[in-house]
Amino acid sequence: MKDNIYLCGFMGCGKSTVGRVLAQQLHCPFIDLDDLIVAKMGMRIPDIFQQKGESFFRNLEHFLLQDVSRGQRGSVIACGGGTLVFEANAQLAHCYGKIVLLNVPFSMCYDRIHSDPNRPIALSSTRKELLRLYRLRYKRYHDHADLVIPVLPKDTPEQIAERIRIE
Ligand SMILES: Nc1ncnc2c1ncn2[C@@H]1O[C@H](COP(=O)(O)OP(=O)(O)O)[C@@H](O)[C@H]1O
Ligand SMILES: O=C(O)C1=C[C@@H](OP(=O)(O)O)[C@@H](O)[C@H](O)C1
Ligand SMILES: [Mg+2]
Repeated sequence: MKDNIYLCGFMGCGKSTVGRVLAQQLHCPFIDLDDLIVAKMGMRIPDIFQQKGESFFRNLEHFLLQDVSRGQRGSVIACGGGTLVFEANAQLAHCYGKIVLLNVPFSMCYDRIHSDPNRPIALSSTRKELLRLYRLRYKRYHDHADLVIPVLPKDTPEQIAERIRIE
């Protein structure tokens, strides 16, 4: 596998979980962009948002996506939920691989994220605000995705990863 696989979708859709399993199945490296950000800063994501601001986070996210895309071939990369909303990031991902969208209903994402202290955007938003963000973002994700994988509540990470592999 020469190209990278960039997993995309709303917070809580399973990018990090499915990405890890997919990389195991493919015997290839797995990179979680959020983990890279945390390692680079030595800070948790909520602290980066609070102390440095979201635009600082977005700049670092872009820089690290660029760095990892240029340095890695044939890897599975779990993006953050905001990464592929930005045109420059989507262009980078297209240049170095394929974008795979996990199409997960809002209620499933919401149930997983609404009380998670590690997701500052989810924590500071109401359900209605998150639904609005979900709708806006899925339009962008769909514009950029090379492959869309519909996910149902009963689907295990292994089954989702398997489906990505055979597509
Ligand atoms: N297919 C799945 N079935 C059950 N739970 C899942 C599945 N995918 C993810 N999860 C759970 O949902 C939560 C969010 O998943 P995560 O991979 O962190 O999403 P993302 O990286 O897209 O924000 C985690 O607690 C994870 O264990
Ligand atoms: O949707 C977003 O803007 C974000 C999603 C998070 O990643 P997950 O989608 O893995 O939760 C993380 O990058 C940060 O909290 C911002
Ligand atoms: Mg994640």
